[in-house]
Amino acid sequence: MLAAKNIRRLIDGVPIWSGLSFKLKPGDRLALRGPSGSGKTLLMRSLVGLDEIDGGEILYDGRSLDDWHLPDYRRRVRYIPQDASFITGTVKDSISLFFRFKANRDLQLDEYLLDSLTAQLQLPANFLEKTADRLSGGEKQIVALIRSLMLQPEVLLLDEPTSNLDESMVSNAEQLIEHWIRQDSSRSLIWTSHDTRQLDCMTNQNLHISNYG
Ligand SMILES: Nc1ncnc2c1ncn2[C@@H]1O[C@H](COP(=O)(O)OP(=O)(O)OP(=O)(O)O)[C@@H](O)[C@H]1O
Repeated sequence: MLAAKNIRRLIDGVPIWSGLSFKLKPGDRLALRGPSGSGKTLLMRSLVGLDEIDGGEILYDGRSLDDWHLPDYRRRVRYIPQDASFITGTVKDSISLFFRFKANRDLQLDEYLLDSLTAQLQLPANFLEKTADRLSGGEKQIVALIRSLMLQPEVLLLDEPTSNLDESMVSNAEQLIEHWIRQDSSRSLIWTSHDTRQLDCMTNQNLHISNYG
């Protein structure tokens, strides 16, 4: 279980959110809602230790984030940013790279899973051979999603994951995430989007951070 206890973040001395607490239990799908600039991305980044908090505590499986080895933690709790970056080389190189990180050495790149994910997304046959640092915004979002799902995470933190995708790819990506969460009852997610239809369909509880400033 991922939990935030009374967390606070200051920007230029002013709280953007404070007194913020929630628990994400297995199976939960939490919509993170709030207007532009309310600190949704900041919160997601804080939940994986990419941004500091100025008070309170973040816990996963009962252990404070400070006590986790961050690469181990980030394999379990995967943050998918709006604009992921990639190494030079092919899309497959960018995906394979994750399996060479020390924290992921006990995982093997599962070619069957990779084929299954690309098929579910209805990607063209040569997609994995594309040059990763020349991908469009939408293609980057797709690769970021595939790369995270390949690590078989326990929690997904999705930051406007389909904002650059066309309508049919939005639907494919939503179905893929739906499939991922239904496969294992211990999985959970936090999703933020300006697409209220998507949040209504894909989540079952709400966290309004605009209330916490
Ligand atoms: N590391 C940082 N240091 C200082 N200010 C920051 C930092 N990161 C974000 N901010 C500021 O915090 C505010 C919230 O940004 P954030 O990106 O979290 O908003 P958001 O709710 O995700 O917005 P949107 O819906 O437009 O994506 C913004 O005003 C931003 O400029």
